[in-house]
Amino acid sequence: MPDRNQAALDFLLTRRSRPAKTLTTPVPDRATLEVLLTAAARTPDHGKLEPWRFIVLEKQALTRLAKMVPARAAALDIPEDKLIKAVAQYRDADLAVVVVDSPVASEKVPQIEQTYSAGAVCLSLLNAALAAGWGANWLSGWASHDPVFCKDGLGLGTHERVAGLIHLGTETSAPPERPRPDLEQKVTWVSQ
Ligand SMILES: Cc1cc2nc3c(=O)[nH]c(=O)nc-3n(C[C@H](O)[C@H](O)[C@H](O)COP(=O)(O)O)c2cc1C
Repeated sequence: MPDRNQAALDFLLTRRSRPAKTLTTPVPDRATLEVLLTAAARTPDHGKLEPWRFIVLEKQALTRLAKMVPARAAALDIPEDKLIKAVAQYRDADLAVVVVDSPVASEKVPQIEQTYSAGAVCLSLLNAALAAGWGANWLSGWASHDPVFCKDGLGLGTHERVAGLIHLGTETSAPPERPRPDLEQKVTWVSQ
């Protein structure tokens, strides 16, 4: 049995995202971020297909993407409030990592399992950042699901999708705890 790691367990029992809009500079530098990405890439992956990849969005790239949002909102008939929110998500961010769900042809591993692995990478990156003392938040938003935005803005292939944008930075305030699931509603114990 592995040794008990009480600090890790305490972290997992208390971890809490920091809303992206409350994050500021400084952000992790490349060497610091590489440690977090290394932790994130250490994720269960059936068949060792590595069916995901990272795109690191630095400030200028985020500004460029913010400028792309209004035209896509117009093309998709996105309501004004959602347009404003999406522009702000990119314009006000200093660093974000796109985790790309990038499935690999496999006779053995169903695509859904590869997508689950990409989701697990998102949580691992989020948790690594929080554990390292950074503020971090897993976001999506309508633009991240728009194939045109993904292709023209992020360079995704037609078979790829955004699993999540992990926003990273320095927290300005810690959010209050949010209600957590009632385990009695979520767990079925099967004894025989
Ligand atoms: C796939 C995915 C996409 C999400 N997208 C958004 C989003 O676009 N906007 C938002 O406010 N929260 C979004 N969330 C929720 C937050 O990341 C997070 O669940 C919430 O802030 C509480 O996180 P915590 O349990 O780490 O404290 C998303 C969560 C997931 C798993």
